[in-house]
Amino acid sequence: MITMKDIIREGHPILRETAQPVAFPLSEEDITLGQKMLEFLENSQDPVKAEELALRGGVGLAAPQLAIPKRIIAVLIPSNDPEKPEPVVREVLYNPKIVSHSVQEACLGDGEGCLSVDRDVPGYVIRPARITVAYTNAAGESKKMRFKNYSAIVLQHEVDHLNGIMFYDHINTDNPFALRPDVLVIE
Ligand SMILES: Cc1nc(NNC(=O)[C@H](CC2CCCC2)CN(O)CO)c(F)c(N2CCN3CCOC[C@@H]3C2)n1
Ligand code: NI
Repeated sequence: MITMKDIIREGHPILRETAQPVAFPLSEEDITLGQKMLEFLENSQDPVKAEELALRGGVGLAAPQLAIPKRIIAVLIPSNDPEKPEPVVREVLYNPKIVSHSVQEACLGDGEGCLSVDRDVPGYVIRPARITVAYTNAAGESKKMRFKNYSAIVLQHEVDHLNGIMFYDHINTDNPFALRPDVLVIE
């Protein structure tokens, strides 16, 4: 299974590469990889397993973070409604592409972090608040899914990894917490 030792850290060249699209039909290898990426996220969100395996919590993971320059991401966004325990998003996306986005922007109030970055980089990472992503799922079906707010931020962080972009590339170096009035701050 995937653990922190499999995740490359900033400075590794693959994190700055553009990842390659995967071919269809998906190979067993690419299907298995997607499943293992989701399993990592599930383990990382399980307090007992995360402790046992010394995993940092994660809601998303991109194949380049495993030194695999392929356009594959996994996202596991837990529900925050105890009435509905089902995850908001639990998906492996092959060749994801942001096909449209809102003018309105948003950012996480706590800023962003990254499993490939072993340091805090303070500042707002301002991104479109709503996006539409076209992708292929593990069954080989073409999908189009809309994301907003927290989920949209997570998806964009992961798609950035496929294009060699790190979250801190977006932070305003002059004033990391500069905010235009219409930017939605997500707590
Ligand atoms: C926001 C958050 N980021 C966590 N980590 N960073 C990541 O996921 C990186 C990707 C995220 C960083 C900002 C946007 C995308 C990984 N990245 O580098 C992949 O490219 C968390 F772990 C986390 N949560 C909230 C939900 N909680 C449920 C219970 O388990 C703990 C978990 C903690 N929220
Ligand atoms: Ni990351």
